[in-house]
Amino acid sequence: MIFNKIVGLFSNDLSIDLGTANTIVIAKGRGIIINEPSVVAVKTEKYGQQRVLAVGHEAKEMVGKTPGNIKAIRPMRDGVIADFDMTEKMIRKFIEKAHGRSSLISPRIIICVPYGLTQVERKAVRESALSAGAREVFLIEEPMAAAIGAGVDIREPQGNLVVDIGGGTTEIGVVSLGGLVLSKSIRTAGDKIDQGIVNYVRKKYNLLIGERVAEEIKINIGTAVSLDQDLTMVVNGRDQVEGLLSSVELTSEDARDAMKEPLKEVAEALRDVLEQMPPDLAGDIVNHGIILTGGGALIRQLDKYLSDIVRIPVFVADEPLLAVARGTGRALEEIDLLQELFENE
Ligand SMILES: Nc1ncnc2c1ncn2[C@@H]1O[C@H](COP(=O)(O)OP(=O)(O)OP(=O)(O)O)[C@@H](O)[C@H]1O
Repeated sequence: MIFNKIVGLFSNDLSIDLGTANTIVIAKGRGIIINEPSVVAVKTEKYGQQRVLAVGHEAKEMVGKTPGNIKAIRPMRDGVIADFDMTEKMIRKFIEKAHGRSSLISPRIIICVPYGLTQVERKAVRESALSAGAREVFLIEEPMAAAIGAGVDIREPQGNLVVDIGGGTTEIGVVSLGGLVLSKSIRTAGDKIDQGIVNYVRKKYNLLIGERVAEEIKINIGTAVSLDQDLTMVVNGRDQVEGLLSSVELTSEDARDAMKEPLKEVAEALRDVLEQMPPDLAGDIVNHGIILTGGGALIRQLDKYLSDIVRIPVFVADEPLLAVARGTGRALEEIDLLQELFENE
């Protein structure tokens, strides 16, 4: 213990929110030092080896625009590690970037992972961090980190329900007394919503658009409930019939229609969790309401949409995109106290 404290004074412990869309790294005492897309650009060399050219923003800029031998990869998709090797390389690059050669002793690292990861995937994440120079690695699950980040005192004997809508997964968790009492993870979140928009625009307007444009539509005019005044956006793509470049003007009603199915899936998952709620905690949830975190919480009127369905107040956390990262960072501040929360196999 004393040894750990002395070592802690000299090391530069890190927390990493390893999201399918964004990775956020916080250094103890320094706040957020990296907030970049979870994207890796690789080049295939002569003999088939793959060399990492860039990670994060620089790599995302390359998505869909790269020549044949350079690929921009999102190694984590739908909340799972779709490409082990690339995930490892990405974690390593981010750790190198964050840690540099600034400290004498290698860092302890807390990594926040989606709730649904398998043991094999957990091991892969842990090993990537160890091989990138971590001294010790702890994993914390997303619903727990989201709750801490949304300001919930997770050690209180009182239930809190958090819905974290990220890029790949929506994680619903009920936390009480430092533990996850109930949780559910579905692979419907931002990416599926974007895909829904791509499909809708193709079917209704015969226009082919990419995922990045779909994401812009979601962010600029997307809404879960009809708005009093429609928002509009002109979108460019390729006409499916004529093959020529073309554009259409979309309204927020188009976006709502396009996003309807995935949002319904989120509402159904929430309803499932409420149906399994232990009666002793139900009262707490009714009194405190449901907290939304993750980038998906920023969808217009999502709080109203969900609360109309489950008939419980729903609130959006402050800076929902950062809630999981901040929760992981806060756990890092109290790493010695909270060790029992982490898996450290
Ligand atoms: N203003 C906004 N309105 C709607 N969606 C948004 C907005 N800003 C970001 N998003 C969406 O939020 C998602 C990313 O959220 P977040 O960073 O919380 O996910 P993640 O932690 O990387 O993913 P996961 O939790 O699945 O691992 C993306 O799908 C992005 O398009």
